[in-house]
Amino acid sequence: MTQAVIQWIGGPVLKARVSEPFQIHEALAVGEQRLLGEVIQLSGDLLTAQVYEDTTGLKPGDPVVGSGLPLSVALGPGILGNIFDGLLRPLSEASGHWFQPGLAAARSGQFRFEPGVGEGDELAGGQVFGQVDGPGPGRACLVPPLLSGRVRSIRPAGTYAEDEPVLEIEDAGGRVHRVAMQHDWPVRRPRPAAERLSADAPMVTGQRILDTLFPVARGGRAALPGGFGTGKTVLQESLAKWCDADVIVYVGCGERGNEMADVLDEFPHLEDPRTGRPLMERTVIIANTSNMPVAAREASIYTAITVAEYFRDQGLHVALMADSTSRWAEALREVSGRLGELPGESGYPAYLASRLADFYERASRVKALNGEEGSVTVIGAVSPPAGDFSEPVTSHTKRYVRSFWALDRGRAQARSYPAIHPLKSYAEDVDTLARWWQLQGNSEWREYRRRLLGLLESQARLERMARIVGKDSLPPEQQLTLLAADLMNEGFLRQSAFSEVDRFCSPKRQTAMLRLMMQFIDLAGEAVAAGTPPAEIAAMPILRTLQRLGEEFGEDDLERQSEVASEIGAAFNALNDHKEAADVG
Ligand SMILES: Nc1ncnc2c1ncn2[C@@H]1O[C@H](COP(=O)(O)OP(=O)(O)OP(=O)(O)O)[C@@H](O)[C@H]1O
Repeated sequence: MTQAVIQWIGGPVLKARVSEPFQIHEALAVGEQRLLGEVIQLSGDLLTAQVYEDTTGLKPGDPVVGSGLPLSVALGPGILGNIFDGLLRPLSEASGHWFQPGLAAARSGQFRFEPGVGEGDELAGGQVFGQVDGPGPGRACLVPPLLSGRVRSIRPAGTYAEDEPVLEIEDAGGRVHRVAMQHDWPVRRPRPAAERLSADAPMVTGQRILDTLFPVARGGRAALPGGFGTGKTVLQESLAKWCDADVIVYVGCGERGNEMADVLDEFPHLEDPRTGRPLMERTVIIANTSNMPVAAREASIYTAITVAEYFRDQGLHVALMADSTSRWAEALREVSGRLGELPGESGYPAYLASRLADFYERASRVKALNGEEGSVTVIGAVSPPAGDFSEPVTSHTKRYVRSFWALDRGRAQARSYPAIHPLKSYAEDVDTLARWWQLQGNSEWREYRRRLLGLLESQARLERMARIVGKDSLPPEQQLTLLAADLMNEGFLRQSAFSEVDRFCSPKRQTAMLRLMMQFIDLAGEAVAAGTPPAEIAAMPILRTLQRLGEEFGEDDLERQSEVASEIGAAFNALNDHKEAADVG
């Protein structure tokens, strides 16, 4: 083991003089207390390290010992359903501390193991060699990705500790490796896969404004920027509950300590709507509050994405939510400041952009080493100060995501939730995802989407004009455009996370709703062209039905909802008959 001696300490960072070689990103035991640290720079005979625990009490002259290994986390069956710190150490609520010091990942869970291979079998990295019992998905035991060879021995079915060897593999060179249900993987290195696959399907969120207007692909990446109180937390919780991912990884980079505590209190009580069981059974929470050492916050998003890749490699679809990447960037800024690095925009280090890229590029849809298909979809919340999207974290994030869900204060104040602004948001995989919608029986999806966005753009333009000339002075077609846009906002885009009926909307129901809205708008256009005043359209009772479609017709009412199409037809027939009679009169 290599040794160094501390020369200087500044908060979470230190410099130490080395007499033997260290590696960049090597894990360290720092000081007599053996605090966990990581080499972040090497220059001549000086190493710079960040320390993931409270450095109070450390002093120059204290020893630093290298582990010879990169900073890693232990990936195994004990992860799912639990809450960890930024380095995947269990958080103990009982101790009164969220943060438990110690170098080792102190997980000592026992699991019932069922072997899936036999002596003499050839195994490659990433293959499944057994299963553990337990609720939820993600129960496969994987051969570490870089190991392959012949099974020399495997333990019989039974209960073992997660870190106890249950398998012996002899590699091609005759070396024997002892493998446990869990294995270590360096957090800053993406886990390998057999093949990276391109986007082909959306991650269905059940939120109309996302699935219909701004979808994110499975294995894609989305940003959720929003100022204080615009609905980030509620939306992330809705996504966690309703999106069609198998596993949820939630990384909370502390806003204030009590907010993270809210998440920690709330999540364990959420019910999984698919199974009626606790949502935690398929969730992993990585929690960093602002009272934890800042360096652990920096590492936590890499830990989270490593965990997500581990489940992806079991053939699962994972949604990773990072809340909020702005706090993570602040940790980067603080560590950089301590090191005396030249500050860039708003004091962030110049490498902010490349670090964000490293994170988002690990979103992926892959054929795993064992041939299974899995994905990691990343959703990064951003909290721009004063809601200013031109600040560095938001603007750099924009470069790496393919879906941008801009939360808007105005819409939040109007209680038009989810408060995503349709004209400030975008999605880049629409052409690819149109094929998926077609397979769901909605070949008009792209056209509907184009029309809906066009309508909302016209609304913004016409509202500006109406403020000058007055709404009633606009030509009838333009008044109708405003009415149609209002209907889409009210009846389609608005969706309460707290409504029993409407908090989730399946693609099928979204399609049905969209068809009815478009049918109404088309018939209203014809009526106005034939001389019906827009005020008469606005007074039609069927319009009220459409405005409340989401709330009134749930997932089980699709048949009843299809009757609304005939009601719309009948309402316009009546309107036309009435008009003809009046014209004749
Ligand atoms: N999708 C939604 N449906 C219904 N109400 C919502 C929705 N989103 C937000 N709200 C309302 O807005 C309030 C604030 O939302 P939330 O706490 O998610 O904001 P935030 O952006 O996370 O705030 P912070 O900046 O403090 O993290 C909620 O308490 C709720 O009343």
